Amino acid sequence: LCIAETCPSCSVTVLSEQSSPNTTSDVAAGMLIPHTYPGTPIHVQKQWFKETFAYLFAISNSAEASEAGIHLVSGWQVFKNTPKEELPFWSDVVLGFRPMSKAELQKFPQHRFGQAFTTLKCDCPPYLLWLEKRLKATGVQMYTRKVADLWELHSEYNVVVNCAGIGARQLVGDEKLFPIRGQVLKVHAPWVKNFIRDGDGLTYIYPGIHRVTLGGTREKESWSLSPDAGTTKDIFDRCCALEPSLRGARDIEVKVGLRPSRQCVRLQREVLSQGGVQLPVVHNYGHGAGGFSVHRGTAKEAARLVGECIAALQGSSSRAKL
Ligand SMILES: Cc1cc2nc3c(=O)[nH]c(=O)nc-3n(C[C@H](O)[C@H](O)[C@H](O)COP(=O)(O)OP(=O)(O)OC[C@H]3O[C@@H](n4cnc5c(N)ncnc54)[C@H](O)[C@@H]3O)c2cc1C
Ligand SMILES: O=C(O)CCC(=O)C(=O)O
Repeated sequence: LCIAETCPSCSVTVLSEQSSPNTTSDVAAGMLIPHTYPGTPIHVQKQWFKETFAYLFAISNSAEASEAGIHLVSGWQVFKNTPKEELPFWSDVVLGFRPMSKAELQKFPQHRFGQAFTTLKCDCPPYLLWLEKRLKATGVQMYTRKVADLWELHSEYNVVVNCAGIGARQLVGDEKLFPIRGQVLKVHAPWVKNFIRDGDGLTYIYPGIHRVTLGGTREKESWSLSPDAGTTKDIFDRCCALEPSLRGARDIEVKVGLRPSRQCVRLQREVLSQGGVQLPVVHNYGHGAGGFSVHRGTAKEAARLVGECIAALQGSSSRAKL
């Protein structure tokens, strides 16, 4: 969508093996709480987060908000012990970030420190369906197709953008990309209005417009997409310890996704070359546990790189004509 918007003369086609509701993005809670990528400078990650926050904030403040599934949500991140870093790098991007008061902390007798703030949440699938609708309105073609090798695309397209998530491990043989399995529950508990996140990042309660997401797990190198019943009970008990009213939650749905994890997002241009033929590629995958938090910022950079590929192609065709 970002490419179609920034380069209206491009004709864009989306090829995907799976689409909503069968992608990792459909499993996510969709909260804007960044995860740190150790291999990317903090100021770059902060810029990605800021751009994403500003983009979604504008949607949340428009008539589109409910259809797009974007809303502001306030709540608390609580810690059993005071963290080393009391001010995360994103504290001045979210709204109203402040330490919790003693009175607020009384809600969490097991925790000694906490941060209160307001952030944004994307509800999925609605947000993905809204993006799809906008893609179609811009004239983008969408096809269901598994790509086995990027080279199969060279005769049909001038530039290929690789946003394959965990699928990039096989598609481009990236061994630095690995899954971190996450199991979550989506429940009906409309009385839960505030988010609660344990600072260890394992247990969280994220209310959406229709369902509340309860999490979670982080299982490195596990490729299993099957829900585990013992894990479901464990997640539910952990969440009830933070928010006892969840014992009354109904319609528990269990979801599993594989976070496409890497030291850093792979956001770069590459020119593939075979038998004198070149294929410009822009990679944009490896967003790990924070894909929603930085999606617009990384998409903008990917679109800029596509612009560079087009300029290079135009340069080489005019040189060829000379
Ligand atoms: C349990 C859980 C909770 C999460 N919660 C949050 C959260 O609250 N906030 C947050 O910021 N992030 C969260 N995340 C992380 C987030 O979900 C991911 O970072 C994000 O979804 C990755 O998006 P993606 O588009 O790269 O991958 P995907 O959503 O997996 O999309 C990849 C697409 O590429 C297609 N594809 C792959 N290989 C091929 C191929 N060879 N040929 C054709 N198509 C292919 C797939 O079919 C799919 O359509 C969570 C993740 C999990 C698992
Ligand atoms: O970490 C969080 O709190 C948001 C959820 C998430 O990003 C995850 O489970 O990967």
